[in-house]
Amino acid sequence: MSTIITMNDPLELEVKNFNFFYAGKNEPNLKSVDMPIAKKKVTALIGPSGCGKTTLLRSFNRMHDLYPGNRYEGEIRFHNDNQNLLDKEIDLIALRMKIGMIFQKPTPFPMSIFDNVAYGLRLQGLKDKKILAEKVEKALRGAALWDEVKDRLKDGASALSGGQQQRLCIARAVAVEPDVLLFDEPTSALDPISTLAIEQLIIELKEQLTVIIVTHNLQQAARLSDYTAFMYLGELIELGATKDMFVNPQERLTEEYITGRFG
Ligand SMILES: Nc1ncnc2c1ncn2[C@@H]1O[C@H](COP(=O)(O)OP(=O)(O)OP(=O)(O)O)[C@@H](O)[C@H]1O
Repeated sequence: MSTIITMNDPLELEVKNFNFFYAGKNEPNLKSVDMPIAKKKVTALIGPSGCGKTTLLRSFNRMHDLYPGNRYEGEIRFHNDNQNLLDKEIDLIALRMKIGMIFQKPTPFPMSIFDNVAYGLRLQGLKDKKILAEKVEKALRGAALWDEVKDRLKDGASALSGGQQQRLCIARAVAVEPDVLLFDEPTSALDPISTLAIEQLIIELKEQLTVIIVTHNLQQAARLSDYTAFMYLGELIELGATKDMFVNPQERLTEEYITGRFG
């Protein structure tokens, strides 16, 4: 049994009766997950290590397809075009541009700052140099990095600090104007100042897109998110408005987790 809030917000995504099996497993790693994701809001996924947060996050842009034998059951409705994004026919490259991902450790490509951000735009077929430069600038501004890099766009991305590299990865994802960004513990490798910069950025990003974030840091979930989903042993236990859930959780397991009785 799980407790799921009835949402008044329009939905971006809707997970329905979803199971996920890693290759070779007969038992699902995610079990009967039903989960609405509100549009242009931040949803945090929390829960103890191994409960399936990253597995769920990676289902939204079909990252599991990179490894043979992984299997999905059920539906994930993408309301933007009302498709089940688990359909076999889905174009995965196009999907990953609409639903981008930021990893725990920054993953800049071994190329210049400019080329990192231009990468997806070029993949989309954009050739006009002027428009490309404008879009790269807009994305770098959107990721609060422009002022720091505008005089060295041709330098290699690896020369940036960890926090700057993470913002570069956000700029790269934002450049192709996604509907959703998935963040997998995006600040766990960063110092407190870089962490604050990324958190501020996530709050600004929800003006234009939907964010789903996995975090171990409950204060971060409370600071950033509109909705919080608590998972345990591959199941969604509770999904509620963050401000209510941290004060008044409905499920005993949620309460035990957020009060630190297990973790
Ligand atoms: N590639 C894989 N193959 C098989 N099982 C996996 C694989 N990756 C994860 N698992 C299993 O799936 C379950 C969920 O793992 P997942 O990484 O999604 O949890 P998590 O909540 O993100 O954990 P953490 O907070 O430690 O990152 C765990 O039991 C894990 O052992």
